Amino acid sequence: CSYINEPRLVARKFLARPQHEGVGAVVRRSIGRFELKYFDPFLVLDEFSVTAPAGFPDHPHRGFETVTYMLQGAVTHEDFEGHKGTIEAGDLQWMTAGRGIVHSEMPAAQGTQKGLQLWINLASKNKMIEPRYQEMLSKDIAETMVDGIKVRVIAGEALGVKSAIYTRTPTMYLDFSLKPGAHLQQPIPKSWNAFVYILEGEGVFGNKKSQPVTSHHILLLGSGDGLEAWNKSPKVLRFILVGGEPLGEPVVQFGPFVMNTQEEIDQTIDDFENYTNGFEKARHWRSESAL
Ligand SMILES: Nc1ccc(F)c(C(=O)c2c[nH]c3ncc(Cl)cc23)c1F
Ligand SMILES: [Fe+3]
Repeated sequence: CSYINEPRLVARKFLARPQHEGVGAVVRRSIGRFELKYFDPFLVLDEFSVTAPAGFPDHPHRGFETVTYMLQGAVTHEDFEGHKGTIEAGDLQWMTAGRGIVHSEMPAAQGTQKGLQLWINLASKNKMIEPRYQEMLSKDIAETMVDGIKVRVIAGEALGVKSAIYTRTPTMYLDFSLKPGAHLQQPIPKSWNAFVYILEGEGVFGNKKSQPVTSHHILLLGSGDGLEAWNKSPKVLRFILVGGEPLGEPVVQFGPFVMNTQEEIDQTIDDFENYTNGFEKARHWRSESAL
């Protein structure tokens, strides 16, 4: 008997199409596009593809978190505090920008670097906290295999395995690979918003009679206490299941600044231009990658 009492059905489906971002980089933006500006608490989901010398040179963030999960190649990030690191395929960087970060994110290998970047909003009480990083190497990410289902637990818990990542905005972020014929039942807290983003292959989600969905599609899930998914194809199905507790607060966004009121955005722009309230070190810092 299934322990999902009220399976979530697919409420909306979008194909994420390539668009330009950064300097010469390409992203397939699903959350954050015109038709899906905000899916509380998520602001952006980018499936990025970048080949040197293109990249994401020096830019700021305030008021939210960025979660970068590498799928292929490597990206070096360096920030105005002197933090520098490289994440390779399978590695994760969970960056809490809080009151302010200025950093660059550039290709660190030959060829095309691919990955996902998710932007998670912070509650107003957390928007001005000190920045912090949680970085995990691929080998340290909790992973297990059950009945033809492999899961890498980026955040939250699945198939009896828990992530070590602390999620200030309560979030689950699960990377599933289903072998042909596998059937997944994954609980999701009823009050959370949740979506699926397909990376490889094709899968059936929600209603087992519905049409298979292919890569680069995002599926917004309706209400319920969990997700059911089936791989009825002869190839591996890989997708991420992401869920988060809605914040229910106003969102005022100006590019990489996300606050709750226009006044706070005006103040943020002033802070960034005058190097105050957390942007002090932006005055003299330039990344090594700055051309
Ligand atoms: N112009 C602009 C403005 C603000 C940004 F945050 C960015 C930016 O850095 C990214 C936006 N999508 C991303 N996907 C992956 C990676 Cl590694 C970086 C980004 C950017 F490019
Ligand atoms: Fe960034």
